[in-house]
Amino acid sequence: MLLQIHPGPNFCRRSTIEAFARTAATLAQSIAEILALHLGVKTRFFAENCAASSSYLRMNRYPPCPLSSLVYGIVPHTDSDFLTILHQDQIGGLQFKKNGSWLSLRPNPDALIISIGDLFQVIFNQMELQSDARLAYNLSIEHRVAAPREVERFTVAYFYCPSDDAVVQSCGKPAMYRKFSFREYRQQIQKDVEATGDKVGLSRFLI
Ligand SMILES: O=C(O)CCC(=O)C(=O)O
Ligand SMILES: [Fe+2]
Repeated sequence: MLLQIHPGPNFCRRSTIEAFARTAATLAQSIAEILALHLGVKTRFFAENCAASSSYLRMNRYPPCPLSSLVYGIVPHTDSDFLTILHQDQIGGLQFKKNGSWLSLRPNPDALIISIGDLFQVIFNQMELQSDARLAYNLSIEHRVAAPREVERFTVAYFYCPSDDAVVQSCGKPAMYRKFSFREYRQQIQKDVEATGDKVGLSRFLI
């Protein structure tokens, strides 16, 4: 059902958006629980802390831009959530940073893009830290969107987030990040964006 929804002007019907959000919520919780199982984190953490009302959906519209080589559709960033589920049309433009280079993701009509956000990186860090600290820091992968040149592009992103009071902490010791509430994380981002124009993000919480 999820993949029969086509992002674009016709997506904007309330019942369609709600159906997408419900399906994405169920999928996000299942994926989070599977990842948590591998880390020894209590799987019920997600059911208890990520109510449907704390996650959100964003519909992105990228109009064609004659100066596409000079501007971004979305500037480089990481997502400030546990997981992002992205449904995109066939135009393309999403790029991920890998080993310092930007790689384009070829659209696939049969696939959703699921990426790990900042909060899962905090939970994960301990396990990854033991084998490769640099990899641990990069789990929440930096991405950006190239502006389309000729054809409008639409995407729908579901951001799987906890409630403001939920406390996020690394599993295992020593923790790489100090524990923080999601409210604290969002407020720090807002402060940093206002002061510097940049999110800064997890490095603020490194121990
Ligand atoms: O539209 C896309 O391809 C990505 C959107 C995105 O990264 C975001 O909304 O955070
Ligand atoms: Fe993003």
